[in-house]
Amino acid sequence: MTDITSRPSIEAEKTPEPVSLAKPEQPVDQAERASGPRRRVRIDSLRRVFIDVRQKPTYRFTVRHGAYVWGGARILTRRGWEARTTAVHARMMRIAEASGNEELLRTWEQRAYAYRFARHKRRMDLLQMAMNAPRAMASAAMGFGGLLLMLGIMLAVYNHDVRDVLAPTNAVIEFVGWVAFLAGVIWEPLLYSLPVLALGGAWAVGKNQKTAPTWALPADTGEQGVIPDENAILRALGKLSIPQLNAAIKEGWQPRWVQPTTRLGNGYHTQLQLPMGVTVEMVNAKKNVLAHNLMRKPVETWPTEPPNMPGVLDLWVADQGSLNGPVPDWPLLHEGTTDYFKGVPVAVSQRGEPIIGKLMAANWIVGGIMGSGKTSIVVSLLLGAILDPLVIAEVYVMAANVDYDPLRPRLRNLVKGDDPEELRAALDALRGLANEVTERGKLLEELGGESTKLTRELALKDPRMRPKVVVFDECHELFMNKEYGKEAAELAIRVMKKARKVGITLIWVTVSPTADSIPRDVTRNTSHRVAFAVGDQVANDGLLGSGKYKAGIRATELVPGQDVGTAVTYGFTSKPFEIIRSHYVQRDAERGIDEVTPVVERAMALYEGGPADAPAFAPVDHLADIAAVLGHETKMLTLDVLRGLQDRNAVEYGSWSFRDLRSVLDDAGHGEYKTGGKMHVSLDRILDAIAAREDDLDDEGGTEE
Ligand SMILES: Nc1ncnc2c1ncn2[C@@H]1O[C@H](COP(=O)(O)OP(=O)(O)OP(=O)(O)O)[C@@H](O)[C@H]1O
Repeated sequence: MTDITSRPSIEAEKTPEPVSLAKPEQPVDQAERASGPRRRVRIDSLRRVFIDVRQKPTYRFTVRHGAYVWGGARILTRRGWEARTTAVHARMMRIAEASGNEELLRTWEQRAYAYRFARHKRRMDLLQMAMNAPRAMASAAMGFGGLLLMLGIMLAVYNHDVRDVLAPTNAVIEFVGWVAFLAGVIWEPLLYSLPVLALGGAWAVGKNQKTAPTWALPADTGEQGVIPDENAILRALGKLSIPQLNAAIKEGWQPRWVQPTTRLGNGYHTQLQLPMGVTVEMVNAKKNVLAHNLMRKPVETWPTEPPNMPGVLDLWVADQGSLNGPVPDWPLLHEGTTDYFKGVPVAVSQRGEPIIGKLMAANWIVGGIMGSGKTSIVVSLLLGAILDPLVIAEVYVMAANVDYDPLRPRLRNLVKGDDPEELRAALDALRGLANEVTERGKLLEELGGESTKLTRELALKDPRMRPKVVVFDECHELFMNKEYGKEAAELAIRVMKKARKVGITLIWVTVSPTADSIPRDVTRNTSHRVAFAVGDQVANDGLLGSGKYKAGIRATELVPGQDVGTAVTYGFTSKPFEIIRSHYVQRDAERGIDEVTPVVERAMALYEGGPADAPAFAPVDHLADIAAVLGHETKMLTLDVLRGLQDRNAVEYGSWSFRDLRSVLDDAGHGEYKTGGKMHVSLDRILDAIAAREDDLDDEGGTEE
């Protein structure tokens, strides 16, 4: 058909066609058909030109920098406008109104009112100043002129030359002339460079805020993270595959933003009300997907439910990689002392704020898999504690471990090992503590007056009230021991309940924080809970408290070997949880690094040069003390010996009971010694035991040689 019309045949020319009155259709069709594809071709090629041209570096460079200047100027204008008006207040009020948050709305209304009031006052002050200015300037000029004249007169009198009367005035006029000359020189270049400076400023702001189109931005900005603002959060929530949430979104659910997204530390914080049928727990069950949707690692995404806001999703999203940067040095590494009653620095929060580990009225539990950083944080805590010369520190490690060895000079007790004697020593320590808390409680009543808990003044007043920090590392060994476990658990709970007010801090460290290995009541009564990387939900809740895993407070997110020194904690701040990154006081024998020993040396110097009534730091010799109490008495009632010991060294024996004395006597081979049916201590037997011990020591020395 097309051929016939386009190339009319010779016959057709010869035989005229019958004339038709109908509208010829064919050419119109053809035109339409021809224009369709052609237009499409034109749009395609146009689009291609646009897309292709974007690939050209010069074009992208020009657009990028142009957009920086334009965007920067826009931002600066907006900032200027917002700074001088109530635009921000109005915007925040609109957000608060849209989200139905009346409290926030009222707050912003009040702020807007206060702002307007202050602005009005400022303007009125300015107006007043402008009105008063001529008079003030005139009187200032007159005063200044008079002063110059007076100076001139004094000069003239002094120099006996009347021409000096005007000398100061002339000098000032000359100075003003110079200033005017300088201003004249500078003014012109300044005037010309002003637009360039303004453009540069706008460009810098635009570049900082990345105001260029995405395709024009340099490919390697490393800026792959999204800001988890309201839109991003909604998008991320919508892709969690939670049917109830999806249904709500489909029905047009608009969340109530309890707290719009704001910058908080190294991350962003948002709170929103979830729709009906969707719990925070359900969101938490999909935490990994949520983290992925927000382009974060699970450990950087923290959806929780605030304790007093049921149904509200509190979302804190850390900046990408904010867990990877180095932690600053321990603040007390090179200098400084501490106060037990104020706490010591142990870590920084994920937001970069310092975390102070409380010691007074606090008990700690520290757990995590092997090599996650448990001992290191406890060592920092202990180092901090001993930088207070008042503190008595003891460590019981129920494993072969050299981590605490450098602290030995300043520790009153360092027991290491998991043999029955070491476990017994730890149990004895708990028994001693159980008596000590009672004794201290009584003393507090006597000495404390109004004070319901130990204070520094009281601790200074009475050596029996010195604050004490006791570490039980690998404590599951003790609690799981068939012979001692039950008693240890009972004692631990008893001590912890009373220790708060009397200045005793217990620190439990374990690799296995389960209900079998740590009694529930020990965890329950612990104020500071530190969970480094743990293997599962049981260990997580064993450390942080039951239900924490479901609530999204999970140390299981920490990657072993990668997040060493990072822990999820409870009790450090008023927040439901806190991620901390502990300071690390390094000690690595292989690499010849030892930062611990110098701190211990400082602590020793402090301790020895400390208050006059500080107990002398020497290992206590129980037998020698008993002998000293007996003096020249050949025998003495055990009860009197105990009292004598307590008078002699209150710190050491203040908490001793009859059982402790009995155990020392048994170990020394003193045996039962009764007169008149009452238990006595015999001087001869004690002296024999001391002599035998010294013989043993001599023998040991001989063998070594
Ligand atoms: N805060 C930290 N920063 C950097 N590295 C750390 C930190 N804490 C610990 N480490 C590294 O991890 C190693 C193991 O730490 P640590 O001994 O404290 O772990 P742990 O949990 O007590 O292990 P284990 O249960 O085996 O005793 C340390 O030797 C150190 O190299």
